[in-house]
Amino acid sequence: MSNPTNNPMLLKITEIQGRGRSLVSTQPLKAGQVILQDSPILLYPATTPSKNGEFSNFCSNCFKKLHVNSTNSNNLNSCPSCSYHALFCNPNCQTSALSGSHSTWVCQALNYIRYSSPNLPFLQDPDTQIQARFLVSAYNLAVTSPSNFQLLLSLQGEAPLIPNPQTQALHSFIASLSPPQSGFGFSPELTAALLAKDKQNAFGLMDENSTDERTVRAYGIYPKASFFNHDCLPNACRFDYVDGSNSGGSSGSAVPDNITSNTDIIIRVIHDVPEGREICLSYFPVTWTYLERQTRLKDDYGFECDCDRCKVEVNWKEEDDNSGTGMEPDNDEAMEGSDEDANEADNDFPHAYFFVKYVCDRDNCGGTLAPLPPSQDSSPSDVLECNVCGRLRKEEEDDMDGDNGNDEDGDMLEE
Ligand SMILES: C[S@@+](CC[C@H](N)C(=O)[O-])C[C@H]1O[C@@H](n2cnc3c(N)ncnc32)[C@H](O)[C@@H]1O
Repeated sequence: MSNPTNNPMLLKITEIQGRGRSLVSTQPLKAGQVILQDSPILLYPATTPSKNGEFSNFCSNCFKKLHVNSTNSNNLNSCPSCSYHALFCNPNCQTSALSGSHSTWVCQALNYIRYSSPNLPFLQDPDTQIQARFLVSAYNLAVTSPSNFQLLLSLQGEAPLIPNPQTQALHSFIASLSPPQSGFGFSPELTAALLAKDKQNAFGLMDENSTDERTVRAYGIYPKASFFNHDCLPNACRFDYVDGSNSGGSSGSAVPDNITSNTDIIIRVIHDVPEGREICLSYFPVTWTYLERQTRLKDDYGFECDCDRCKVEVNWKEEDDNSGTGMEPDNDEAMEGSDEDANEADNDFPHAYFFVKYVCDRDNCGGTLAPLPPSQDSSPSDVLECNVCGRLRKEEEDDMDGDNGNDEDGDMLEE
């Protein structure tokens, strides 16, 4: 198998028993180092314009935020035949989408999903609508880029032998939209396989709305990044810069120079990693409780996590596991107390340091922080970037030496 990363010196694919294909460091990695940059083979919208006549808030090709109002909507580039109200941020996106991701069939199919969902009971669930939009994009990809469709099918994700009723209903719905003929055929089994690939491999590109709530604007399939396994205390995290800044964030300062497209993602290591270590991401916010994590991993990814953090938290009492921060109040207090208390806290909560240093403390964020890339001479950066809200935090020297820190240790560089 060819190396999936664009820096073959840093990572290699290794088969690890019980985990499948895994990415392992081939040399020591420095905190903040970019280990992968990846482009999507498929992007599809997470939301749909909600009211009749309302335009999409995002470019329907690159998902950059559009500031649409009744006075400027006529000046934006639109799809000539679109009642889905797709808009594009520039003529290049328009041209590229009309011959690819927003083909005439996609345009009609998205429009149908949008307007028929109130009348079709099974399509009223927003998650089912997302699956329907994914299937439209995937069956379109089979025609516009057979090699990328093949790549999608090669990703991890097994469908049940017999498609379940929900999949059958989605398949019949897509069949009613007359999908374009491709060399891959069209069957309930293929639909089930596609849904399994999407569930296990899609990355969400986030958006921040006016109430500071973070929602997903689009989902993407990134074939190289799909080889990262999960760990509840990851040693790497993913950044995207869809609007020219970290998603949802106001800063443009941390956008890497070599990013080629606004829909690329990059993966950076959170702290130094020795050679031969598996590199893992967290598939969801690290602030989720043990129960939330195990449930998601079992339901969507089909495995039980026995990472170091889960081995500790499995012994926690239920009431200790419901703070939503991963940090239980008892241990928080213990950390400020005597050495004895601190030792006890270490045993019960050895990952406290990770939470203090690498989890964003902005309200409702829960993003993961990674240092900016090291400088040319490999000196580490003392500025950490949140991969959800985009805030940059300067780390004080003395927080680096394991004192468990507190909020006063870091200066926020921006509001
Ligand atoms: C995005 S893929 C990761 C790459 C995958 N291992 C492969 O072979 O292509 C997600 C799948 O990897 C496996 N996986 C990821 N993290 C795991 C872990 N911590 N333990 C066991 N299996 C894991 C699960 O099968 C999961 O559905």
